Amino acid sequence: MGNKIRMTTAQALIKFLNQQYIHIDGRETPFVEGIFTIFGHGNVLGIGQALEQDAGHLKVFQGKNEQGMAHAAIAYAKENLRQKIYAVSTSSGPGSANLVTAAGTALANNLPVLFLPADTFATRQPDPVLQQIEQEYSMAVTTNDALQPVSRYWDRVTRPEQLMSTLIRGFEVLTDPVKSGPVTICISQDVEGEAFDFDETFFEKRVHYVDRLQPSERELEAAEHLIRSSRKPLILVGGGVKYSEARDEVIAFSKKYDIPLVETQAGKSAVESTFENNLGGMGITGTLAANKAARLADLVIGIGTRYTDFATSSKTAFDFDRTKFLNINVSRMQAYKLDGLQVVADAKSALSKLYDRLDGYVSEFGTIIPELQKEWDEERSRLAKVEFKRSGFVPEVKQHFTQETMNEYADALKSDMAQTTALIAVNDTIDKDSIIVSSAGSLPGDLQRLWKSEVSNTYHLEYGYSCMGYEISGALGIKLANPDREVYSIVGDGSFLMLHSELITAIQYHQKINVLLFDNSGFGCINNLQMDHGSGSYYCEFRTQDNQIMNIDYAKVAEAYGAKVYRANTVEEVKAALEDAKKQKNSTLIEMKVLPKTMTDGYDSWWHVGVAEVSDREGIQRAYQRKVDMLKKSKQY
Ligand SMILES: Cc1ncc(C[n+]2csc(CCOP(=O)(O)OP(=O)(O)O)c2C)c(N)n1
Ligand SMILES: O=C1C[C@@H](O)[C@H](O)[C@@H](O)C1=O
Ligand SMILES: [Mg+2]
Repeated sequence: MGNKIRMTTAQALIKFLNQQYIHIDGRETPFVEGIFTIFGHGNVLGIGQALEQDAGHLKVFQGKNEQGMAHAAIAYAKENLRQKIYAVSTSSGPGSANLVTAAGTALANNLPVLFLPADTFATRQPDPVLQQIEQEYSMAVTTNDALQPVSRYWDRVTRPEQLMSTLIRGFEVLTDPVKSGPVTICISQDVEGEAFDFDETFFEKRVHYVDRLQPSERELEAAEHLIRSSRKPLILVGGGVKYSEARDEVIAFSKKYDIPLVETQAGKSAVESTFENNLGGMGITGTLAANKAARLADLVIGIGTRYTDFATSSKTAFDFDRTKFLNINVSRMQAYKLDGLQVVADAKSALSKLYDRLDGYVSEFGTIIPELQKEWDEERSRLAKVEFKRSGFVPEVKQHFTQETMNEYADALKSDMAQTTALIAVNDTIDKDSIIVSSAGSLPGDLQRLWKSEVSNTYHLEYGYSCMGYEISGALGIKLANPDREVYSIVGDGSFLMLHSELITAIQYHQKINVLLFDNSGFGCINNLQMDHGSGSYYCEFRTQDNQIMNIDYAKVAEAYGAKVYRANTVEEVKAALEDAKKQKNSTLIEMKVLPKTMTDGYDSWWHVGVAEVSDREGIQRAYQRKVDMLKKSKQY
């Protein structure tokens, strides 16, 4: 059976990674760009040795935290529209456990990433090896089993020859738009170094063809009929529009039939905010324009969306008695949602085929579209110039903090700046083709409502898992994917504290990122959530034991790492800092102290969260009653 090459499992793995290509729309490109590593005893002598010997074209980066480097890899794949990935190699035990959160992020967002956590010894000779958990009920269980529920494909390699079939399975999953997600291949640390005579054919160039899934005639006919019988259809742009590269088709379709569009967090910026029919973000953190349009709609054309609670305001955003759904999605599972008509197909292909079929049709939205836009533009302009006052100040999030508490924050943080005003100043100042990234806290809401993306694909939100700590690690992955653009990480103080280690990796490898830190000294959005539902302010503000508001010098922290830093507490200072930061070659951090409760709020949406059914507090009782009332108006499934 042909020629054999004798090499270790890890050497074979690295050689194989170098030979994977993806073929989409006639373009053929290498699929694996590189590998992030943190070496420990589980991988340094196996994968580490193989990389040192011959990494091939793979770029190698040393991460600082496994979750952080994995998030960088995930963001890289998202930027590359799932057509290029990084692998992530960790040691066993705690190194691999640190991947669990990131695997959840990749899974919830359908993003491909190859995880290579080391595993305990296949021979079991040294057991318990350092960091082995040693479960009483089974020797076969290791930390890596915790990755099973958060992986799209998971396997354990305990013999060198298993590598061949597992890698072929893994790459089939990684390159499939329907199954796309984290692939976890755990290799026993002794097996990484074991040699085997691999068939030469295993290392031949392998091309993974991704053909666009075409809609059937039946689906097209049904979709045409549904749209023709609708008076006010609305397009909901999901992340699938980006991955399908369907921007032009969405714009053409919307224009021709005068159908307004609204966006999910994942879909935002697939079509520029300046497009004439774009009403912006939809749902819990949506614009008033989008949420009003959703109530008027009698048909929602959901393209590449998972219909998460944030997009549908926990299934209360629409009049479900009247509104129908047409779901265009490569995933059958997603297409089934909200009892929609299923068009299981690639968005670009489906829209271009529908384009000609509706000749003569036009929606009845007409002048409602510019009217809604005008109303929202005025609201945005108001939010751009919020001025704090020492008395009689009414913040966006109302009736939580007294004026006295607001003044206490202004004194402690030495700032009068409102979050919305600072954020819009950033939007107005940075280059239009820069890429912004965010994921958790109150900023995603402000961004979905207020951020104007004037260049396509410049808004990168991880809101499938909304994982604190993705903001800075993600920025590194985005920079690797876009070396010629400025990248801005838009991050709260809570997320910064949770995970910012890859800022150091960015500095180390001269991958310039700009961290825009909005410090309101607390877990602001969760504080809003608890107080909105009748609770007090409980363990969400950053106060010392003697109740003093903490004012942490984050700029000093970043300066110590080697970043160029700025402290900006007025709009003028923010703009000046951003202008100077553009000139820097090194990573930067702009620390902005912003007042709590000055983020956006409301706009005709509702979020279904668990509220205590029994409590002595009137506010909690009211919140519970509101939940009961809202659930009566919601769709049950
Ligand atoms: C890893 C992780 N843990 C917990 C949460 C829950 N959570 C969401 S936002 C948030 C607080 C965010 O604080 P900060 O970054 O300061 O943003 P702010 O809301 O103050 O703007 C928390 C704890 C989360 N999303 N991710
Ligand atoms: O619980 C949460 C509330 C959201 O407002 C926030 O953006 C998100 O990060 C979260 O986890
Ligand atoms: Mg905060």
